[in-house]
Amino acid sequence: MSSETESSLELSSSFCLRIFKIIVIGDSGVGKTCLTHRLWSGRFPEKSEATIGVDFREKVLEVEGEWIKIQMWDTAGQERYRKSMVQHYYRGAHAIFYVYDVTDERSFQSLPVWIEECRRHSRGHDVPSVLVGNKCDLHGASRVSGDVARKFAELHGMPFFQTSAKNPQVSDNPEDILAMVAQRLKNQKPLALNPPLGTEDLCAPNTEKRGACGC
Ligand SMILES: Nc1nc2c(ncn2[C@@H]2O[C@H](COP(=O)(O)OP(=O)(O)OP(=O)(O)O)[C@@H](O)[C@H]2O)c(=O)[nH]1
Repeated sequence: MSSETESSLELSSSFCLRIFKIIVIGDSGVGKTCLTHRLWSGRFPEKSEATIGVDFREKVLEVEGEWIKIQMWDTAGQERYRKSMVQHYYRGAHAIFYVYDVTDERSFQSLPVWIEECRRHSRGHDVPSVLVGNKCDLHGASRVSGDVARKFAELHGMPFFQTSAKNPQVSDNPEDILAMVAQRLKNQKPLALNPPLGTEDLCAPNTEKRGACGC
């Protein structure tokens, strides 16, 4: 067990933490797994395979003097690996990272489909979202225009970031994006905005974690 996970569990058991579920959504291959890996381990994974179903990670962050727990759900982009899981992804989600690949126009064109899927599953709740263009380190490759993406984000009421899981120095740092989202979630008290059912379901992936949610 990593020291980060250990200290996270210690904090969970000794404090009554608010828990926030963030889901990472987007086409297969845009870099969702690499981004979450970067956020959780500070590294870019050498090998990344298609996600099957969902990968679930959590960590405890201090935001303006309050410890909160962030659960990040790295979802499968491929239809065949996600279809039985879709409603679990969205249930109780407090925030969504919509990710596209800045070198892959199709992944940007798919965004309305992902947004529509979220609307269908979030039962009328307005889930705070951010738009993240990944793979900004790939210079020279044909790119989705940042201006077009920014306008799209504005239209949908989302902050917009361009980043690179591989080389965060060239762009917005993924950790800063997560810090901004965590701060926004903390200040909006989203647990009160979502139905109690969602809060219960945050515990579903791992019964060991149920104690941390029970307060
Ligand atoms: N150059 C570059 N490559 C990246 C970056 N992020 C991811 N990749 C590469 O893109 C490929 C797909 O990355 P994943 O993180 O597995 O993509 P995913 O969106 O999780 O894919 P699914 O699990 O199928 O939904 C891998 O070969 C990664 O090495 C990045 O920031 N820059």
